[in-house]
Amino acid sequence: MTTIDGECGPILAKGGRESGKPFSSGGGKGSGNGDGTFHKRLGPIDFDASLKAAVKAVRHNLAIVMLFTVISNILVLAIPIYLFQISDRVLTSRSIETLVMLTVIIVGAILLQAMFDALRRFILMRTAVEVAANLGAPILGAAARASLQGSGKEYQTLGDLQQVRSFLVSRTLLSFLDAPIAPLFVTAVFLIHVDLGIIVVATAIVLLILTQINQKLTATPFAEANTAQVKANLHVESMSRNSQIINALAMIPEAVRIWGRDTASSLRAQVVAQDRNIMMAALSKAVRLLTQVALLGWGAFLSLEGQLTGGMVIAASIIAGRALAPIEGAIEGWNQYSQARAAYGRITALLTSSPLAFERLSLPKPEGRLDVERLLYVPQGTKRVVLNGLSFCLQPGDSLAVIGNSGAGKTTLGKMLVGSILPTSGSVRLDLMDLRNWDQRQFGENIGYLPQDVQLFPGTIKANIARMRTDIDDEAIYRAAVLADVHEMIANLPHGYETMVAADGSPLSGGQKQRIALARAFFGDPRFVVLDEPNSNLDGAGDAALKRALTHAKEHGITVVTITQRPELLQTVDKILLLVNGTVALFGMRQDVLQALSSRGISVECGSFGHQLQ
Ligand SMILES: Nc1ncnc2c1ncn2[C@@H]1O[C@H](COP(=O)(O)OP(=O)(O)OP(=O)(O)O)[C@@H](O)[C@H]1O
Repeated sequence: MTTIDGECGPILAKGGRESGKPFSSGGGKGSGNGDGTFHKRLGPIDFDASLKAAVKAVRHNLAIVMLFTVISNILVLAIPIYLFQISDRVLTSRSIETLVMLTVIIVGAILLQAMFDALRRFILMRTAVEVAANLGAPILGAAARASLQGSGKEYQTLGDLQQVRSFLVSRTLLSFLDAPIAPLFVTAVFLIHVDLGIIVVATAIVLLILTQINQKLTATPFAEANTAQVKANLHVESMSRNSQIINALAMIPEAVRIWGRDTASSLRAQVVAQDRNIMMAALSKAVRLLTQVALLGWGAFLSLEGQLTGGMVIAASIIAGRALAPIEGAIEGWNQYSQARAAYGRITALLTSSPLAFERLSLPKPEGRLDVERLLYVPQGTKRVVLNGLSFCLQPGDSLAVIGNSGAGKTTLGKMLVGSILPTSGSVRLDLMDLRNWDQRQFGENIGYLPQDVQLFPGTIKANIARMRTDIDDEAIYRAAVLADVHEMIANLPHGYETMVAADGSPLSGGQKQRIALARAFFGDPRFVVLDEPNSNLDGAGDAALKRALTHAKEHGITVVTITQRPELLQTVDKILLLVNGTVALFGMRQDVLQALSSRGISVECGSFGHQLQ
């Protein structure tokens, strides 16, 4: 059985932990210098192995459960046999001894049956836990990667795991397990009398037909209910992310209405599906009760004819009930089964198609050469050309400012340079290797990115700078803070590096958040850094610190691309790229581009110049 380890993720599990240790002082190892653990290669994540381990655990445990199910079902036969013996033997022979003996046997059989029934439930519960332990972390890892190209829906696959888990401990699965034993009970009824056997078989066929009809009637509304529920859940997530703006702008009624609309359509579809489900379940129950009537009635007629005894009739009725119960259980639980099956399908699709699972060649630490070739970007599902045939190249240690009017495509280019969106065609290469072919972990550890919309993770400042890693030295964090020129600012906070940051970034100001995120971008001695409007929230002191940070980066030979609307930063860069409507209008050494701009009558001396670059 799997050991449930809360810290064991798909990434850490492969090797991060053996070298892992909490933040410690000194040591000198750490990020970036190639001798620390930071750039240790982790290799592809074997999602297939996790999936196989989970399936193997389920198969193995189900085999044991099946054995207990057979034993438990055979022991259930003790009751009809007891009845049969009492009415046909004890009542006729009037033997107390026989009655006592039969009762002792039946009590033993019932206790054993209860024990085996409990055992199979224990095993199923542990199987469900094992599946969750094996697949939870891989699913979250694969979902995080897949959400890059998707809509965030991929995270709902964790809900799918919950669904599979619930199915594994459900009555429906027990009914499915009981079903293969049903022929044994049917045979027993046939042995009592062929006519009664035929009644049971006919009922089983009717119940199976009802199952099929039930499946057809409920599949569509249940699927609709599920889709609407997923939308409602996504909306709640976005509400929790934007709770401040929702409150500040008094948008609660609107936000709740959108959620209510999706929830209502989910509930409406569920009502339709459940109505049909309940109707079919009632119908199948009626069929089963009518079967009992038919069995008892025809049995009574046969006993009047002298072909059966009363005990045999009652025993046949009980055994028939056992034979038909799994079919009825399957009808009632069919929806749960089909949802669990669909959920499992989504889990396998996510895990088997994850790019994290594919082996990539481990490359030497990059130097920071960047080649952008004929980049074209047309967002999926649109005809809008956001980037059109962009080409440029940077040498290691170069610093470039990307300028352009609002909507020119600067942020999109920045995201593409760090691989967070993929081009429609063309390529971005770091040290000659296309970003798509870099080992994702190795690439991420060698680059830095400060997004336009800065978000910090709930945790301490040092954990945020260290990108939530726990296996690095404090020195690496300090070096990143010094490189980004934020050490002094952090030192002035009441708890310094230990200051806890909430999900909304409090207690830090917008500028402080931006500066911590700058340190995060410089963590791990990256060779290539993209900063998207790094001074949008900074004051004079912050601006000066940012300039010093860019100078430090230059001294360390880091290739830096800075997206900016403000002229101050242009003084610190080697090259400038002017983006106009997704194409390169100017690219070259700073002085040349500035001259070209001033010859067009564009001044970049003071204030924001974006509006002049139309
Ligand atoms: N996924 C997308 N679907 C449709 N349009 C998109 C998508 N991504 C970007 N765009 C469009 O591409 C254009 C460029 O966007 P981008 O955010 O890159 O501009 P920007 O130059 O960074 O602007 P700003 O300076 O205002 O941040 C915008 O008009 C935007 O609407």
